Amino acid sequence: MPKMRVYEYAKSVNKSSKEVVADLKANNIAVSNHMSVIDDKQIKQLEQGKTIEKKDGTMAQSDNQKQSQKKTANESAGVQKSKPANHRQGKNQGQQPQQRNKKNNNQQQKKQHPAQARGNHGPGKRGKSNKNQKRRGKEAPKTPEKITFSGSLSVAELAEKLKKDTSEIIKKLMSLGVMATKNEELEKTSIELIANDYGVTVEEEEIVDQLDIELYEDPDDDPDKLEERAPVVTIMGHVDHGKTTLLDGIRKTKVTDTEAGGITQHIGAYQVEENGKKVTFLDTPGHAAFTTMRARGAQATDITILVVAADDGVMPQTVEALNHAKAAEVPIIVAVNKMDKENANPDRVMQELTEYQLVPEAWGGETIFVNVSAVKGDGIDELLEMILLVAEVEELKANPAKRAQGTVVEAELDKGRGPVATLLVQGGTMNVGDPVVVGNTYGRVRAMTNEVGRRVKNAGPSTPVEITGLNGVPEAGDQFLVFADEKKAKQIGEGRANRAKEAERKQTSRVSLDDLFHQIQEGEIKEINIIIKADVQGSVEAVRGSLEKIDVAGVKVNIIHTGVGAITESDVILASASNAIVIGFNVRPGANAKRTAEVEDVDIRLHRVIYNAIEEIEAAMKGLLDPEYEEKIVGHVEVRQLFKVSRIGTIAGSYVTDGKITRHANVRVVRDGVVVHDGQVDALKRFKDDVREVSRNYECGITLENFNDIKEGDMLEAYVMEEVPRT
Ligand SMILES: Nc1nc2c(ncn2[C@@H]2O[C@H](COP(=O)(O)OP(=O)(O)OP(=O)(O)O)[C@@H](O)[C@H]2O)c(=O)[nH]1
Repeated sequence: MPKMRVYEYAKSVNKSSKEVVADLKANNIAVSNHMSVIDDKQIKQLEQGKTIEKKDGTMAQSDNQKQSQKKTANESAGVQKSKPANHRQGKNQGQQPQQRNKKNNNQQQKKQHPAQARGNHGPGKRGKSNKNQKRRGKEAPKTPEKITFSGSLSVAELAEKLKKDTSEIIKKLMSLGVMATKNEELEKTSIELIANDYGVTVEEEEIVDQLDIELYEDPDDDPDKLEERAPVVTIMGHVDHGKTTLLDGIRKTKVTDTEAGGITQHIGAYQVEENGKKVTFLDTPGHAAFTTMRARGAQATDITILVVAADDGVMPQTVEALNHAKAAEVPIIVAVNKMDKENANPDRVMQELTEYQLVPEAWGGETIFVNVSAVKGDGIDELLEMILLVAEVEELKANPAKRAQGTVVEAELDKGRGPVATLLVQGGTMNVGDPVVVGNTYGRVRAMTNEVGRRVKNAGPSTPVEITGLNGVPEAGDQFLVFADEKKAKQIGEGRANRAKEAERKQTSRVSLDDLFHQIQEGEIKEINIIIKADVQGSVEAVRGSLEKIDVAGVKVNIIHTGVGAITESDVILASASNAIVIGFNVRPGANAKRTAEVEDVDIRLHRVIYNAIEEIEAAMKGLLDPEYEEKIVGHVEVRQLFKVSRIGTIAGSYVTDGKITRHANVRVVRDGVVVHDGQVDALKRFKDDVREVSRNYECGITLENFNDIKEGDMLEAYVMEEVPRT
């Protein structure tokens, strides 16, 4: 038998690559991942080993043993899992496999939806609630000590919370002069009256946080309920390298539902089928769109296809795109496009990408490269196969048997249909009629259609659907969650909308050099993400080299992207998503970048001297950045009469001509247009009383600190120093 790769062997024996890698390891055969090459001797060894294992072990195993074996297999498979995460090159380069594995496992957890990640701890929690249920079953309902509610409660809901009959509550309400049916909504005061009557305290929950809490506290993501789901893929690359053509090519050849009547319409995502397995494509070409979604908290993409034209090679936006994918810790598959062109040079593409740690398998690396021609359709099958291969190793799973949750891909206001949103279901199953909160909007799913405009009744994990029925237009990257009842969805949707308005008024806090020290001290950050743009590559390298050496209080500088040229909007969006600071060296931000930086509150620092750039970051990390102050004149005072008091000194009997003077103001003494003293107020009095301030057209007595030589006719200019945001 010739040599073959692990995944090829896995295919031939109808097993997953993961299982085979685990088996190989169990038989002491050194492999690192599904791409490793094994020879016939090793295969024989594996097959013999397995036979022995089957004979000796499996039949006699107890459930517990099986469980623990399964766990070990999973653990060792985890090592493999991190490998196509060789796609998570960048930071992990140069680490030992074990370290990398640990890191990737962490990343894996980070990547998961919080609810999914928590699924691992599920059994513990479930055990507890089962116990509670049993206990409840045995004992008579006991009046609780405390109940919580948000907004309002119906009479029946209140009765249930208090563990009383609804009729009892209705009677109680009647005795209080309130005539109510069981569905009547009760306001806070009535709820409190009734509850307090039973000695129960009432707490009103913050509605606004509930969506996030619900997402996080979802108890349904039991590992046993998780099922394989389709990978979600985003295509990125340089302008004109063929992203749109490739997406269209895949759509044309692979969209399954092409029956007559289904007009292929442009929705933001679609699904295709390859060898009976589905792949979901997000049609948001451009890394800015991808990162905008990520900036809004959405991690919708599982795999990135980096399109590079074989006749053009790696271009600036190719590098930007791969840095965006790396920052999001998403595996990358390189599609070398335009292979039909005469001057296509795939080797050059491979060579150039090696500089960015994307080393092709053919050269001993771990990045999958596929040659394609988007116009001819060549290589599309292989590309899809590779996507499925990476997906298999990533073990993408979700629980379809729960209320749906996911991300908005795009949304708009349609003249006829009202708000229309393309949603990517990431967990659970969405049904027509479901009450849903989408970002800051809510509603009931009125109609649901797939990528060819066909009506569907439900949509499971990784399925994109277009829905109508919302009360407003959400934004791409918004999260959505289905609720059990419409009332709750409405409450939460409204709460979120209010909170969003409130947040708009307040500024979001991002990393800025001004509060960096504070954030470091609070332990809020351990790494400072920085983007460097400079006029020439040499400066980029110089700034990068010096910054990477800074280590203050164990906080490291992490350069996430560099480039030559002006600071672009895409740089700012990446900074916003990664909470990074942008350093511009001899370059300025363009108008769009400037505007976006203001909206997104991204700190851009411009320098002309490398040393200053380094010093500023270092100073900020050490908390040595001097605050900037601006003088603000608050008023003018005329000295009209002097009173000499031996114990105190000279008191200036004065008159406030404009503005005001305050006890803590600084004062400039101006005599005949010349400043003769600049100092502080010592005491400020109205008659005998000390006062904090005196306004225009009032008289007052003033003494100055360390200055006695005051004269009648002097003009006092009162001013304060106000700290201003650094620019
Ligand atoms: N010969 C050849 N031309 C291609 C191929 N793929 C795309 N093109 C052409 O390259 C040009 C750009 O393709 P697009 O798909 O628009 O590229 P894009 O990356 O989506 O471009 P932007 O949306 O502007 O970023 C078009 O004229 C395509 O017809 C290919 O495989 N072979």
